[in-house]
Amino acid sequence: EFLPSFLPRNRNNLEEIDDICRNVISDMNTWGVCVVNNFLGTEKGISVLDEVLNMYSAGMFRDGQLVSNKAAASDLKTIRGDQIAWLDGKEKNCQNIGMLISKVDAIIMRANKMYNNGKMGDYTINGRTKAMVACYPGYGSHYVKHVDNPNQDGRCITAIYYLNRDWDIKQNGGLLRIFPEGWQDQVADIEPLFDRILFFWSDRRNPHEVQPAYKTRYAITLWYFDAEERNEACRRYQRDREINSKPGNP
Ligand SMILES: O=C(O)CCC(=O)Nc1cc2ccccc2cn1
Ligand SMILES: [Mn+2]
Repeated sequence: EFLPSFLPRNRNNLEEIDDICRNVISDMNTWGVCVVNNFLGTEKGISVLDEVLNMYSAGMFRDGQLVSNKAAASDLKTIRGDQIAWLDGKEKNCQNIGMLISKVDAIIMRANKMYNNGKMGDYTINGRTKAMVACYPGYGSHYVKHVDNPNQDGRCITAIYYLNRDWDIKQNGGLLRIFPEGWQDQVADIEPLFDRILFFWSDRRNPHEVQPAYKTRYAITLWYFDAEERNEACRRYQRDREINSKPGNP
């Protein structure tokens, strides 16, 4: 259900898309991680940020994962992790978020075509999740080290767009640290800077964590599906449901 990505016809958008695609393809195939700065430009970036801020103040975010810090489990002190909202970008007052999503779609689809006619890595990308808008309230909220897609659920590329203006990593924390497989003990430290987009393989190659943030930290994430892995995951899910729904299975 790949949403049609409308691209304004003036040349420079297509040239720009091609340039970004070349970077994404080479970095993803060399490092499995790719960072692009100034993705939308300041004005458009701010229009996306304003829509997210309006959503947040309209109370559209739901509590994400609870991170109860074990040591203090007795007094049930839980540091609230991220708060999230899922969007397809066609909701009202979200047209700039919709424009961001279309641009990321255009890049991923084009990279898919440019590289090995229709394959990036060995993937054939044919769809994606909705956009997950996440907010880390700034009192030490964090995200524990994890893999986005540890068990072949079909997601192959994670794309994260950051919205945080004047972010000072020393004061504000909130660093994304990726531990890429095969980089030995090297890590990729990504600051969640305004108008920056990050791509990385979603599977076990890229465990990552968000370190405690001390200022409200916003990001928009899209996960892209590999056709084959997604179909297999859906078949497996359907089989499990049938097996579990048979009489005699508790
Ligand atoms: O904001 C960042 O820099 C990355 C945060 C992050 O990894 N978020 C995240 C959020 C998730 C929410 C539900 C299921 C899986 C998830 C995996 N990752
Ligand atoms: Mn993640």
